[in-house]
Amino acid sequence: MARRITLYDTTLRDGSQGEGINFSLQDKLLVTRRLDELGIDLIEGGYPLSNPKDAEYFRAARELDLKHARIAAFGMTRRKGIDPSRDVGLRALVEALTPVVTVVGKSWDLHATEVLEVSLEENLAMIADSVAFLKAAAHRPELVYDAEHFFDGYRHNPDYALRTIHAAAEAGANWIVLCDTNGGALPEQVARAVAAVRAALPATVGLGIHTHNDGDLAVANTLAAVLNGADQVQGTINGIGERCGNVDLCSVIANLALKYDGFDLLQPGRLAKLTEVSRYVYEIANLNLRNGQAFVGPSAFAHKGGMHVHGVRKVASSYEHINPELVGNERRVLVSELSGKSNIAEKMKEYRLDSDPALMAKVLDTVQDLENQGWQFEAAEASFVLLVEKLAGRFRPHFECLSYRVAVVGERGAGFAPVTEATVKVKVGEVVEFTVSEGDGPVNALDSALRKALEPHFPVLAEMRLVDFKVRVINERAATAARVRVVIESRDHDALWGTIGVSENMIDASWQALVDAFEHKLAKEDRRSGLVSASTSTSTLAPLPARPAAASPAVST
Ligand SMILES: CC(=O)SCCNC(=O)CCNC(=O)[C@H](O)C(C)(C)COP(=O)(O)OP(=O)(O)OC[C@H]1O[C@@H](n2cnc3c(N)ncnc32)[C@H](O)[C@@H]1OP(=O)(O)O
Ligand SMILES: CC(=O)C(=O)O
Repeated sequence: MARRITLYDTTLRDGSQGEGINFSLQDKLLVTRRLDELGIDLIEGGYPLSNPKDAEYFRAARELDLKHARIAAFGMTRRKGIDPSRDVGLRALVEALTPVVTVVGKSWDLHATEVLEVSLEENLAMIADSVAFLKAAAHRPELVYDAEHFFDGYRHNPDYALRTIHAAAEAGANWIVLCDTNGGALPEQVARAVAAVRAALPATVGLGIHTHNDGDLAVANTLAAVLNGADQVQGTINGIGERCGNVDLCSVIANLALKYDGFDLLQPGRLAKLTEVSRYVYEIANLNLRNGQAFVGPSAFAHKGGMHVHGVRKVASSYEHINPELVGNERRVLVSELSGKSNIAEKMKEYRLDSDPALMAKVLDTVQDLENQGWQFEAAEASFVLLVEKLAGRFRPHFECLSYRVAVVGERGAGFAPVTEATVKVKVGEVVEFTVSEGDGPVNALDSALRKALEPHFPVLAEMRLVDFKVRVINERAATAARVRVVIESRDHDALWGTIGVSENMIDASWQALVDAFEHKLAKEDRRSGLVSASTSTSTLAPLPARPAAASPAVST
């Protein structure tokens, strides 16, 4: 029979101890809902003694109507020398009224004597008194005892480390969770210690593992613990947490579910929500995605090397350890100078472009040549698609760029605040539009002037906006003649796309990327409205009604 593993998420408590992370009350409640939907069993929502927001969280979480998860409140054992009933931390834990209470105590003798400055006996009493006090609370919470620094303690003084957890178990703890608080343990140390503790504890007491990633071994240590008897896994989504973070629950869940037989974790269908939950937590925590994050990262199944794409197109498992869809992720093929025909073929298939071998060879040559000059299509797939259309001789621009000009305008003196002014002249059909706009900077001003010129002809452009803008000097050593690469990210209600421009002049590079961004949106709209066919082969892409000739970029067809 499958062994049940209890998933304990501490994103909202230990995760919030990560540098730069600060969840609002609303954030915490939103994340709680998502964790519940994923199927997490226990959610450690915060530390009620620590701050009013965390205390309020436990009141608000009671209204959430969670379907599966139970909420845990976190705190530490009583302070030295006082009765538990007078300890404000323990009282706050009781007042949180959560079905689960987690209390952390010292298992390393050094921490008792040197950090808390108590005798070893007083530390044992602090653990036992606190657990017994919390277990006796009127709402009878389930009690998790987190044995802080257990593995360091077990290495230095195993007898004492074991006495601390026996004190907690005998006082009524339902779970003993062994913590690698400093994150420096090795898998074989964890395996040995967990096996010894499992053998020493009564079977009625559950055993858990809580690891940190300071030695980059948190996942390996967690798996070692599970294989040696731990039935509860504590961690955070995306591994956020103090210093190098906690164990990444996404990796632990995916490994336990997909690499081993015999663990019962999430309900059927929930594993495919993993990537979505990971991205959601990044969004709420206001953190950038970690591209190379295992299982759920955007690059986890991104293939760049030509030989790899060649293999994956034939047999996905030739370069993928799992099917990305199992964890809700997706395969991506990148186009770059390292591409072979297979990358180009795959990309063209993805965008339903012509798969004619002669065209593919031409696309590959051009991409390699342009990348050599500083272009980079990985983050600019919309420009790649336009490039293919140009090389196929099918590109019909929606507008012709006649000229543009950018000036910084301002008066010196007190309160000097320069404004950037852009003038744009474009031709749409037979109509010449000449517009001027101000902006915070050149890209903003050009975007605004171009919009002013084009929106009367293409109202759909009002749906799109620029969301990111990156400039990179390509060959810094060329000093003023250095080329710059500008990548612009744009979005509308259902898509995000990247475009690129390269020039010795930053404004010109920005202009190229901007024009591609607008062209991409217009082409997308043409496909949506059936102006051009969206069928598989672009040989079936009907040419657009006659429009002026292409103005940029200069790609020979
Ligand atoms: C491994 C972990 O992640 S444990 C959780 C760590 N997380 C946090 O610290 C975040 C939340 N913490 C806080 O908000 C604050 O530190 C509080 C409210 C808990 C305590 O704040 P303060 O009373 O100002 O104390 P401060 O943070 O300076 O020091 C910790 C105190 O707790 C005591 N303490 C630490 N661990 C324990 C423990 N396991 N049992 C009993 N007392 C403990 C220390 O001896 C010290 O007490 P002292 O001031 O009497 O010497
Ligand atoms: C309890 C905890 O967060 C730790 O020991 O790391």
